[in-house]
Amino acid sequence: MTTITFPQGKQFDLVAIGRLCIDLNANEINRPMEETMTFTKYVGGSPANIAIGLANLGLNISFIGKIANDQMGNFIRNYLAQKNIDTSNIVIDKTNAVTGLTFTEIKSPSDCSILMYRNNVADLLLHPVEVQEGLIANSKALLISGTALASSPSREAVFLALDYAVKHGIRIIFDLDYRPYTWRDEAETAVYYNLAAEKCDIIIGTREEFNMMEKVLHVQLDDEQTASKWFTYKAQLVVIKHGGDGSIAYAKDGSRTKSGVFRTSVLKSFGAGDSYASAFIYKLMQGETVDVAMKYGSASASIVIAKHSCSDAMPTLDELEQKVKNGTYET
Ligand SMILES: Nc1ncnc2c1ncn2[C@@H]1O[C@H](COP(=O)(O)OP(=O)(O)O)[C@@H](O)[C@H]1O
Ligand SMILES: O=C(O)C[C@@H](O)[C@H](O)C(=O)COP(=O)(O)O
Repeated sequence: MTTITFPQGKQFDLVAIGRLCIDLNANEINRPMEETMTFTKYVGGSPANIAIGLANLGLNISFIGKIANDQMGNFIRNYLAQKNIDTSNIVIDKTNAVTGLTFTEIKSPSDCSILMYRNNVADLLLHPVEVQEGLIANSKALLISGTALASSPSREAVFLALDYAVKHGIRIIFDLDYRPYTWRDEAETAVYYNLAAEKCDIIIGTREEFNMMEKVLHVQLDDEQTASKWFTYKAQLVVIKHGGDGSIAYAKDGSRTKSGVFRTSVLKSFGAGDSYASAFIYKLMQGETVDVAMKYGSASASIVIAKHSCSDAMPTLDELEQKVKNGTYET
């Protein structure tokens, strides 16, 4: 039964780096974006959602990022502070950059899409000199998201954060979080994703995201081959997600764990990955085995996809325990 160890005696359980954005989720569901008239505003951005999920479960979380110097930026910072997330390394942009927006379209529970407004966004302007080494040194784990690698200077900020994490011996978790928006082309994307993944202990992504990273090398790997490749670098654990079919985790010790899913009444499909990651990481950090962590990840996803928001819908520990106890886990 595989477990992952984390350094102890640190101020923060985890520090996340990357985008802090706004989700505008369609209120009128089961219709295309063209016919959607009203949206509800939530804090969004994959690493923000995961950080919020972890904070809800009771972990001590910090965030490294950059926000716009306006009401949207204030909204994001206030929301995180209200969730007891440390905002001391959330830098305010001084260049009139804006907050990234994600409009969501909910045509049906299984037919959802997102539309991102990502021009001149503050999150991609985080500069390497703004990343506080002390914060990373004082955390058990660093969470990075692939989207922050899309352009400079945020790309270099993430690579420096990775170097600090390696220097201080903390665990590095990479949620691939590939969004084609703001990337120039797939080859460039794959090059930077592969460079970052070489430094990470835990890599979490969908099969499609790993395919994107492998396509540039003109190879097509199956799940086991993908995981084996990363074990030749630093990875201890590679999790490959397959939507409603669950996920598979490969560990460097040779174990392979397949998760089930908690069937639920799906409202929208997005948010599954972020909620899965937060409960999965939480349980790993509690010293639980990979199969237990995957079960809690699946339970968390089933709660969030049944609700309207991603960040606001992240479960409390009590809700999560109830789901695991009373839900139907199909393996
Ligand atoms: N239709 C669904 N019903 C129940 N659980 C789901 C469903 N879709 C996804 N999940 C859960 O969420 C996890 C992550 O979903 P996935 O769609 O693979 O990630 P992402 O949102 O990053 O694309 C899955 O492994 C599964 O546990
Ligand atoms: O990551 C974003 O900027 C958008 C998210 O906040 C959004 O809610 C979403 O798409 C979540 O994605 P998923 O968890 O990978 O399904």
